[in-house]
Amino acid sequence: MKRKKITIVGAGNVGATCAHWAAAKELGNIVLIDVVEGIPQGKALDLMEAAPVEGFDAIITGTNNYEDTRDSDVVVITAGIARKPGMSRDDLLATNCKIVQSVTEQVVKYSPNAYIIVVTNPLDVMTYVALKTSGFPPNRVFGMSGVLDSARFRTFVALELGISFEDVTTFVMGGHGDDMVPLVRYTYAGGIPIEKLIPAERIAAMVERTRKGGAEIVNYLKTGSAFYAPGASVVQMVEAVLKDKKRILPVAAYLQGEYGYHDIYLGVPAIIGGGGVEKVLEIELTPEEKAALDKSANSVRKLMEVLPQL
Ligand SMILES: NC(=O)C1=CN([C@@H]2O[C@H](COP(=O)(O)OP(=O)(O)OC[C@H]3O[C@@H](n4cnc5c(N)ncnc54)[C@H](O)[C@@H]3O)[C@@H](O)[C@H]2O)C=CC1
Ligand SMILES: O=C([O-])CC(=O)C(=O)O
Repeated sequence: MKRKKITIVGAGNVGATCAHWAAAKELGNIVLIDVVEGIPQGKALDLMEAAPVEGFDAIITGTNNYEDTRDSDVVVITAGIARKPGMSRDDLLATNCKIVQSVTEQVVKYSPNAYIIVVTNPLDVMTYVALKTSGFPPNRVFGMSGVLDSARFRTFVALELGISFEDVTTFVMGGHGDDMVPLVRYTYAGGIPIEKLIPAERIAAMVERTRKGGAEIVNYLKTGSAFYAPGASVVQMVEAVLKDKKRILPVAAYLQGEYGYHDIYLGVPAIIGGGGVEKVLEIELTPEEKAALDKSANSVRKLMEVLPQL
């Protein structure tokens, strides 16, 4: 069977970490592409030279030329600037909008059948920009946010209970911003609702920490933002597509009436498989949960309104 081809645009922290996880999982051959000369080439070669030690087989190519990305099955877009302390993801809008536009044009030219997974922030709006620029159907353009936000919430719950990280399941809905919506009611530890195990005020503190999870890392690092958990989260989505796993994952999906929203990207649970976003799952929400989701959607919508001026 021919190996799959994964292109990662942006060979910075998130891009290189995605390449690392994807190579370790033998998801396919990898092309790392960046505007900076030498960085993708150096990181790709260095990572490939780990193959004999780690025992994975993947050809990893670094390049500045989109010709090398031709006929990719999946393209991950991480190109753009990251925030520093004191900034919000929304402050990245003007710069990253232009980058995502130009990158998407090149991606489409060389890989007209690819699935595009957007990572660049502000995530929901950048995914919208990639959709509109690509002209691809919405099932082939989606964004990574919910897997990461849910992983953070899962981490905090597992630490609180002193149990395996694997045994906590949850999902976070809404935009990838401070008003994202961690769904406590759908959060379980070994199948037990966490509300039966953890006092309400401790849960509220973990919800708040999840919402600010990105900023917590930014404030430690000072020079940029998180990349290990983001890289792993992206690769889980890439794997779901390439192996047609039909995973239920929270992703930024294009909504056309689901949950009452139209023409917007928002984090929702969806079935991710060989057809990309195969189905958005509409679950029942309480009035409080829906109000929180509306608030988050309004934040995304406000940012989208700026797009025509950019
Ligand atoms: N959706 C999410 O949950 C997450 C999103 N992010 C976002 O991902 C983006 C990347 O973050 P990092 O990798 O940490 O930043 P970074 O600065 O380490 O890497 C970004 C790379 O993009 C490259 N680049 C810039 N313009 C380009 C272009 N036109 N074509 C190709 N490459 C280009 C840069 O040269 C740099 O190597 C940021 O916007 C960040 O906010 C980061 C973590 C999680
Ligand atoms: O916080 C940031 O700027 C990067 C990001 O999206 C995250 O780590 O959740």
